[in-house]
Amino acid sequence: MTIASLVMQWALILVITLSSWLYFRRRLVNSTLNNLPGPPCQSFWKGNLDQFFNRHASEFHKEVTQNYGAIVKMQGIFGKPMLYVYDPKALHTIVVKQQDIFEKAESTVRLVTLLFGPGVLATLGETHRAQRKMLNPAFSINHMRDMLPIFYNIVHKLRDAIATRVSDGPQEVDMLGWMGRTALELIGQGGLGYSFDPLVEDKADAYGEAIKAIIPALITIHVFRELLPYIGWIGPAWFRRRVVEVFPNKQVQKLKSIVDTMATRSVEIFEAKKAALDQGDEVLAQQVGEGKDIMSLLIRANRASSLEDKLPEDQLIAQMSSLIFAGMDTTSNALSRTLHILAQRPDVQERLRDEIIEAGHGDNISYDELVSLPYLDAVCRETLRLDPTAPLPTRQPNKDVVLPLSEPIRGIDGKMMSEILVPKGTMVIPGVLGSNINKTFWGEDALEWKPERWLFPLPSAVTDAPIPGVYSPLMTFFGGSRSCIGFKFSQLEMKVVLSVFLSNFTFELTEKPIEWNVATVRYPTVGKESNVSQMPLKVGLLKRVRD
Ligand code: HEM
Repeated sequence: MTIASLVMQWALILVITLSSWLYFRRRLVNSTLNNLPGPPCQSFWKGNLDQFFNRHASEFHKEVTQNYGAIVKMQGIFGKPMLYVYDPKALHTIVVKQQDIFEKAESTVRLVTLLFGPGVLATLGETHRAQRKMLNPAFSINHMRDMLPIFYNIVHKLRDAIATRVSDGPQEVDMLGWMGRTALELIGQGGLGYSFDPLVEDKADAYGEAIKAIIPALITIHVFRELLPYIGWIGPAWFRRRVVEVFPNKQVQKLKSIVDTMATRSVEIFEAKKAALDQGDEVLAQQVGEGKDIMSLLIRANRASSLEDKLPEDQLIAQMSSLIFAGMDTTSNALSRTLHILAQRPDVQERLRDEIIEAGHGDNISYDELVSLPYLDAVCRETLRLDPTAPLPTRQPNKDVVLPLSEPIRGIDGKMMSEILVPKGTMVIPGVLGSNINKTFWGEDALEWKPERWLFPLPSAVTDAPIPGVYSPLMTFFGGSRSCIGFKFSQLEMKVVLSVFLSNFTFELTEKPIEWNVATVRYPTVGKESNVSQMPLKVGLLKRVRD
């Protein structure tokens, strides 16, 4: 036996002994959590992690949300307890009341800071509050109204691009690809006052491509990714940079180049924007976004604010990549899911088309009318209820904390519990899907896609429950001070795209099976095994408009 294999054997024995000790210690110390019901785990090492954070986990998520009550215990690495919570009072505590305790995990914050800088996705506490205060007015209804013409302009280009491709008869079109390009252009023009993609020819923009490449790049460096957040602890910035520069791994170098591109391009766009603002309204009106984009508003608001409210420039610049990253895949996948359902349900597609055409052929329907079309709103809400696009937010209490429950629950030992002590560092998953499909509130048909439910008053059990979602009563856009800042922006995008599309095109399924995968942002593939995110639909020109 060589020395190397001897060392390996001893290392293995050490790891097994240590992990067994950790496992049994956790089982004894966290007795309250261990008394909670939950699914059995598949692996001694990884607990339920692979079952839950797996792209094919849809069925497991249903099991977790339906079979164990509103607070479910699962296990993470080496038996570390992990909670899935959709009891409304407990959710309210996590998301609103004690949100300073239930923060994002430190490792997540470090990783997001490395990628985008100190923007709204990465900061905590007072810095985060100050950024939200400055950003909120740019996402107000009044500002959404101003942005509507920009949205129509982009979506009409999209309509023309697709119309050219299907002019000779219905064709298979990858609608996810087009929704991705459109969402990037909408957040580009509406958010940054910058055009990534004129939607005319297939021309890639380096900044847009860099942001699209982040998730695939992070997946390929799975192991190093765990180390990335800790790079921040090693020595001064120049040293850390040098370590990354000489790191002998192609994928790490790719991520470095992505981060560099985002950093360089966001600074260039920011400087150009400041220069245009300095030259006054006339110059600004000639720019993409006409000076009405979110970044122009933010720079103006920052200049006008008092010294103590002013944000440093690096924080303003960091908002740019943060907003594009947060706003692009989410809306494009939500729109794709809606189109997929409409292709499965021609009856709903027809009824929705009638409502839209009656309101004005999807060509520049006014803001007030568009946002209040009842069936369009019902279709969007029902899709986002049953298929929340970002179903996996996680939190980690930064100290031991008591989680009160709306209803007492029975522990495994038969005793009733009306609150749970959650130890510092426990991974807590606020149950976005669990809350949206809770049969106690929504009724026995909670798992069915029924847009009609939104055309009547919702059950009082739903409206009376303290569900803390900003898109009430749904948790899809989260809640509290870390709720999705872009939810009105995203709703407007969805409604503009759907109104223009349904008054111009028909959508049908193809022979290819579409599978929806679980991820930070859910995405479709053709079949279960494919790694390529796409969603082919058969798209045709709508005859009754064209004839
Ligand atoms: C269907 C579309 C969308 C869905 C389902 C969605 C969902 C969410 C969720 C669940 C969170 C909370 C995540 C967490 O804290 O762990 C969030 C945060 C956020 N979203 Fe969205 N989002 C969507 C579209 C957008 C758009 C279009 C934008 C930008 C224009 C945007 C910007 C943000 C930002 C900046 C945050 C971080 C807020 C903070 O931490 O203060 N989102 N979103």
